[in-house]
Amino acid sequence: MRPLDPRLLRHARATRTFLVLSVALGVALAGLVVAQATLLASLITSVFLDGAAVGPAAVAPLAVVVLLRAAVAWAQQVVATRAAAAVKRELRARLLAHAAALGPGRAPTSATLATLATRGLDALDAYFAKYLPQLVLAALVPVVVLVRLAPADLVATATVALTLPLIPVFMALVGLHTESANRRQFRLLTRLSHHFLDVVAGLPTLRVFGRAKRQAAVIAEISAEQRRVTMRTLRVALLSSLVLELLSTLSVALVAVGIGLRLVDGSLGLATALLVLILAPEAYLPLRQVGANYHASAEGLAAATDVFAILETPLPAAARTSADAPIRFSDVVVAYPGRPPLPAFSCAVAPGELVALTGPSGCGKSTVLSVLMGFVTPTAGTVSPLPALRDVAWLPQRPWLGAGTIADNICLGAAGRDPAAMRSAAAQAGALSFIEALPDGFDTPLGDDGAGLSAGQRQRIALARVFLRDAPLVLLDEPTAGLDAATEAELLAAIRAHAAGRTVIMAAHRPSLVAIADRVIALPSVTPAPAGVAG
Ligand SMILES: Nc1ncnc2c1ncn2[C@@H]1O[C@H](COP(=O)(O)OP(=O)(O)OP(=O)(O)O)[C@@H](O)[C@H]1O
Repeated sequence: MRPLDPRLLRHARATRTFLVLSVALGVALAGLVVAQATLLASLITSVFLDGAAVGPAAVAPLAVVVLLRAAVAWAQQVVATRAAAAVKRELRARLLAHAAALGPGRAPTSATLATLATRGLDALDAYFAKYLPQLVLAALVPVVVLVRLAPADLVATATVALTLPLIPVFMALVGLHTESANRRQFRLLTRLSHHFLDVVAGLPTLRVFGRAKRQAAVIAEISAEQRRVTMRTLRVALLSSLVLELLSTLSVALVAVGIGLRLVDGSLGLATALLVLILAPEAYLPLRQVGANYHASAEGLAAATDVFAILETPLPAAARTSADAPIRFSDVVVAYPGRPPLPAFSCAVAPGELVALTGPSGCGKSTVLSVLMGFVTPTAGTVSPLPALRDVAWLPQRPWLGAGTIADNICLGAAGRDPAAMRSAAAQAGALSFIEALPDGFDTPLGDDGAGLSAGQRQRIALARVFLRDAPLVLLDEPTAGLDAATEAELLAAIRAHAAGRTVIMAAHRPSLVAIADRVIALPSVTPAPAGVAG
């Protein structure tokens, strides 16, 4: 793990301002450290050797420096905390925008995104508030201290200069070990979140089939593993702090012994000896702090590294729609990971056509629609032109409804909210009568994924959403699934009417749905892999 990942500067601009401010405050702090030591050494010397009185005039400069040092340290904390908040805000916004632009198939799963955007990025607080300011000080303070010590005492300067590099060397050795431990800890946390979300979503099914207790045991196992890895990481953190403390204490002791011996034989003055004794620990302090705070910040950096990997995943090629050009699939082959490739597919859909894609279950009808929306990238062949998503209205096989009102869900893809247009779209989709029968009508709140409606009602709301969105390309995946014959007949007429002046591509099983199409495109069926041949 690099102490400062350059990608942080690239993806979170707030880091740059923070670093500039940190360096300015660090320079001020280093100057104040040296001033404080110099003033303190000369005050003690004048009191002990010259018998000077400790009056307000003698102590005032020292008091001012101490107060200034406290003010700079406070400013550092404020700047760091604000920077952490700004960087997290920036990275979260970019992460979510990029994941949305990547679309399904390319973006990470929702559990990974949720863990990264919340707990993962929150761990950057420690990195900004504790680690980075100390890193800046670690680069500045030792240099300033050595420059001040050199003219006063060369032997002590040489001792400090020779022992200082040992701390970063040990830190690097410890860091090599910590990085993998932290990545493992974060991976386990993500797995735990994945599993937990899955289990909560499937709890009714798991309970009915008597597997709920087993899942609780699996979650307990993963949690225990995560606890073990966390404890291991903490052990390394505590041990490495001990090593660094020991190293710097021994180094300061080495300087102190040299000073003591030379004080005794009279080759060193008290003022110089005091200056060296006060300044030497200050040279080691920021390096020790960097080491101590490294572990607290490593989790945030591990999460940030994952965020950068997502941000650097290239977006699919910019799509364009030309409403008057046919959409051509030329020898398109899709191979899902771990599955045999689907048979090559070629066809052309003319503008204004209503086309039904048919074929046995699993032959790739939904996949053709996903390829068209850029959610799935073919391993061979081309689709041209790939439509821009703003020109597409889509009814997936399992329509998604969000937590919100029925009106929110119908108007999801519409440019504005026109109550008359919404009612008419609901009427076209055969949804108006059941919506109006609800006490709150269009303002009825729905739970997650449309909870509170039957499957057929959900289907009709999703269809109303498609009708309301005035898109030139309409993709429908089994639009009449789950509906009774009378409702289906109404919807077929509505789809036919909506298709006027639009290109409509439907994945269709039911003969009644196939019957309304201008043209039927039968997909090649998948031939089973010969026995013994892995997919
Ligand atoms: N995300 C995925 N990962 C792996 N395999 C997938 C994925 N999505 C689809 N498949 C596989 O690709 C094949 C085609 O799936 P697809 O959903 O396109 O078929 P379909 O013709 O729409 O089926 P149905 O009529 O049952 O809806 C199936 O064998 C399926 O298992």
